[in-house]
Amino acid sequence: MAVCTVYTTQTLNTNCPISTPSKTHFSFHQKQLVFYTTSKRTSKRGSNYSGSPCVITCAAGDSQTVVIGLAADSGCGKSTFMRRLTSVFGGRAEPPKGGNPDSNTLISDTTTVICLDDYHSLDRTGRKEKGVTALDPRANDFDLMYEQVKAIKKGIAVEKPIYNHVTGLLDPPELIKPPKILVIEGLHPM
Ligand SMILES: Nc1ncnc2c1ncn2[C@@H]1O[C@H](COP(=O)(O)OP(=O)(O)OP(=O)(O)O)[C@@H](O)[C@H]1O
Ligand SMILES: O=C(CO)[C@H](O)[C@H](O)COP(=O)(O)O
Repeated sequence: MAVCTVYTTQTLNTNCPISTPSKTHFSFHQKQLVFYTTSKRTSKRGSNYSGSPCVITCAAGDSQTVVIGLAADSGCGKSTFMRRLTSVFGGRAEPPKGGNPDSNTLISDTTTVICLDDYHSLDRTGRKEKGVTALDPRANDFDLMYEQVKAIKKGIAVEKPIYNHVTGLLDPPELIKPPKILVIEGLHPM
């Protein structure tokens, strides 16, 4: 799995002063996913800096899907952050058209965001009966999650299960086709 880590510009290049970007861009260049900014920068000494833009790259093989993992506890703002990020990547993120209205998946032009809650192996009642929380490995099918993310990365579509947050039940699966960028967000993406 290729995990795209966002470093500070200082971490990447100590000659590159920290800035508040006026615009953030995103493109595919050769085999890399590239984030870069085009703002004028102000150096620590206050003078304007207009050197090469700071570039953050994430490599993937030919036609492979770049996988970004976003880990955080429930209610931390993962979905909100991902909606913002997918809009930077291009296009509005929406649930799969004509699919389960309670799907947790968001699809935009380049990006598919899947919620790892969909890999709960126990529904709400099952967790209650067993006395485990959604964080517990016994409540999640990590093997299926691993196999499906690996398959998508290889360009193979998968039938991903759906955990329905409205009913607390495990719904029939939905088809996930390999996107350019796959974001896996949830409690245990790493
Ligand atoms: N940066 C923020 N500052 C303040 N509130 C925020 C911020 N980001 C998200 N929220 C609010 O926090 C709540 C939870 O956000 P969100 O649904 O994105 O979290 P989540 O991590 O995806 O949750 P869950 O794990 O339950 O799906 C929402 O009401 C949202 O509006
Ligand atoms: O969002 C969550 C974890 O990321 C939920 O806490 C988890 O999926 C349990 O679901 P529910 O609240 O429907 O019982």
